[in-house]
Amino acid sequence: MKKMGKTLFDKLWEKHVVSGEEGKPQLMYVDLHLVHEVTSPQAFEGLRMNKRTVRRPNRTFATMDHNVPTKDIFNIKDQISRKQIETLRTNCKEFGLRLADMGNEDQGIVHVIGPQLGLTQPGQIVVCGDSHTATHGAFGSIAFGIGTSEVEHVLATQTIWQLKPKTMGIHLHGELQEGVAAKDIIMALIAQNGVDFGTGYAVEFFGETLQELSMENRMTICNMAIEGGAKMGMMRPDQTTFEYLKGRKYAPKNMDKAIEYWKQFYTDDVDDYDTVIEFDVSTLAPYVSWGTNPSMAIPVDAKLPKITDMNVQRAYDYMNLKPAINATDIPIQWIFIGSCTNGRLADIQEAARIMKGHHVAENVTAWIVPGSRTVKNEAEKLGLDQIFKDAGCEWREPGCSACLAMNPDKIPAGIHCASTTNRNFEGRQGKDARTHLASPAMVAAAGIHGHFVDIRQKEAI
Ligand SMILES: CC(C)[C@H](C(=O)O)[C@@H](O)C(=O)O
Ligand code: SF4
Repeated sequence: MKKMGKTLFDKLWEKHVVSGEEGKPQLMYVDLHLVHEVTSPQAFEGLRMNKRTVRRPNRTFATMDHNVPTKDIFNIKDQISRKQIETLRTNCKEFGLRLADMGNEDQGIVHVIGPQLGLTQPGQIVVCGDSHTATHGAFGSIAFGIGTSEVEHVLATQTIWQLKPKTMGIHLHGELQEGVAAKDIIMALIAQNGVDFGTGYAVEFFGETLQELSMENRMTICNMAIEGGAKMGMMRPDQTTFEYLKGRKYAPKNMDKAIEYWKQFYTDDVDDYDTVIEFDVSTLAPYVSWGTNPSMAIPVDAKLPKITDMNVQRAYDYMNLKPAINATDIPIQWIFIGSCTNGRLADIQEAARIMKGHHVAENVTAWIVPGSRTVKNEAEKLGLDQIFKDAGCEWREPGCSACLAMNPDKIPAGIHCASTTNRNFEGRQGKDARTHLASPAMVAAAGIHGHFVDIRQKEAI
């Protein structure tokens, strides 16, 4: 079919081109630059060396997340971690940038606080030196991760060079069964299409299913677009988006005017995408990962797959698992609930709903790590911390925590950890730790039982 109209992505792109022609890298204006301590030190150093300033301090917002200890937050023992945190603090002061420092009410995982503060808005280009920047695309923006030299470029110029990618539409249709979450949609998509189906594409999720999903759920899906190879995942902004943003700290004061502007951002026709994937969510079961990349995942009522190549063999060796066992027989000794994939209030509430009145299995250690201080405070106001503590879980301070082992929160070697995060690579959660990705409710239920259960069956919980 011939393209008659424009996609959401095309419209967003057009609005941001500063110079250059299609087919070659174009200079794009950046509306929001989020900064964290890991990928920014050399960028600031570069500015200093070249005697440059930050071009738009009011379009830049920094926070600390990866290195933050989630127990004793002001006591960072690791030298490198402490240095990164202190360096960001000094840099923000020197260059006049807003910083949500440790202990500050706005501090948290960069992809949790951007939306929470209303910094992330429809119609923007959002960048950050972090691959999961795709999360912000849930608001109808082009959002993608950049490298440290690009961080320096954006700080200095508020622009970035980009080659326009092709567009892929993912049509989500059907209704989710009870017990099946947004996390399962994206895990299933990756399991069925591989870790690189989105490579070279700007992916837009669209369709009836999305209209029913909350912003939190939408963010979970866009967050993991990168695990399917797409640098960016996005969704059309709608009433749910506008309602979410109303009243947030940095949301526009004149919402009516803003909404009028935002409403122009949608795809005209399905034929306008370069390629389309149809995806029926109504038959999906909850998914769990068994291997060492996010595509090595299966429905919870399935058996682990055959060994088809060396990668599969290697994954089995690392995970100490075998083909043909039931997914529900994977032993779980640790659970982790948190991260920019599933560390928002709605995720914590979902886990608490399952955990309420239960206790984690005797051999299970459980860490609950809110994605931001605000999430933590709000959860405590609802008494969720007490539900977790009564269930034998640790209720910790906000940060990236055991999503990746860059702080004291590490999963011990050999331990199987059910985790609400997005990556299950070798060593991701600690040396020789074994990660199993799943939704918040599935992880909570696995903690109670010491193995995965199919939460669609009421008696399973
Ligand atoms: C440390 C950072 C650069 C990294 C990323 O880019 O995603 C991290 O957040 C991750 O999740 O692996
Ligand atoms: S929570 Fe995990 S995935 Fe998200 S930014 Fe932190 S380390 Fe990366």
